[in-house]
Amino acid sequence: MADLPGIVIMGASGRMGQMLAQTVLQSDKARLVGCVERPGHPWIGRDMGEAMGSAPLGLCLTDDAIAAIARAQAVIDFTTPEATVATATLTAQARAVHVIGTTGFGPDHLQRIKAAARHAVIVRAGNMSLGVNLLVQLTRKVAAALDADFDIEVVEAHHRHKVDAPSGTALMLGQAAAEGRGVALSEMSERGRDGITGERARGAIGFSAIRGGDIVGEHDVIFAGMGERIVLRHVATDRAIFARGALRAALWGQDRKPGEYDMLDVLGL
Ligand SMILES: NC(=O)C1=CN([C@@H]2O[C@H](COP(=O)(O)OP(=O)(O)OC[C@H]3O[C@@H](n4cnc5c(N)ncnc54)[C@H](O)[C@@H]3O)[C@@H](O)[C@H]2O)C=CC1
Ligand SMILES: O=C(O)C1=N[C@H](C(=O)O)C[C@H](O)C1
Repeated sequence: MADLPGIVIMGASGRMGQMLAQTVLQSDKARLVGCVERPGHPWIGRDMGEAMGSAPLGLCLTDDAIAAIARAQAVIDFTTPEATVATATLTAQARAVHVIGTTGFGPDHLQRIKAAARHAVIVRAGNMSLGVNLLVQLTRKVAAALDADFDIEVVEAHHRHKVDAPSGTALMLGQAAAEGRGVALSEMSERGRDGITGERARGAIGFSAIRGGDIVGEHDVIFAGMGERIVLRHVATDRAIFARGALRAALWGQDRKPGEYDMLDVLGL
């Protein structure tokens, strides 16, 4: 048991944090060695099991990320961009695998993650599920087969608490579409239409976001042509799919060379 990779969860009280804790606890391939929350969080000092409403685990939530990460072979991090970038420095120092599920990064955050990946294994993906990563590959393939007579639109829907848009998944899908078409997403992306927008630009890749209720995560990639339309769709109904993917990435990352990887690497897609 003590030989199994030790996992620390950042943002342990969150929607994903709790799902991750349960997934690691149920696994016979890893052990939960730390649960970290932000300073001032009301769960700090409480037993993680009790805080989640179940039996005590003998593991208390802490805000001491450095001490927790020192015990870890892998850190699974679904938090915020600022928290994740700070954690990347710590995981690089500790040489622990850093699995990043957080979304909403800006260019500066991404640069800092890239720098940390010179010293540590980082697996980062806006979506850790098998289904979405398959959808990424399908999107790339369909986009490569069609020309700009087919308008590409990425539509995503999430719960009311989500703070970033477009979702990380939508951006992965848009990036795959752009790659399939051989264009730069930064030059073709069209977001936030409102008012008299003018006609759609030929070749644009459009994004729109729906927010409401408890929607776990839904993504459509629409290829709309004249007289026909292809729709590639993924619907997540359970956050366990993301947690399973993240744990798989943490195990896959053990003994890899430092670098920044994604779920396509982990899944061999
Ligand atoms: N890549 C994927 O497959 C998925 C990614 N996500 C992303 O994961 C992130 C988190 O999502 P949720 O769990 O729904 O959010 P959430 O808000 O429920 O959880 C985030 C947690 O991080 C904690 N946190 C913030 N700063 C921290 C710090 N400095 N140290 C430790 N903990 C800190 C917060 O207190 C909170 O408990 C979002 O960016 C979301 O888009 C969510 C689901 C799947
Ligand atoms: O915030 C969420 O909930 C999710 N975020 C990820 C994203 O931004 O795509 C993945 C999933 O869709 C759920």
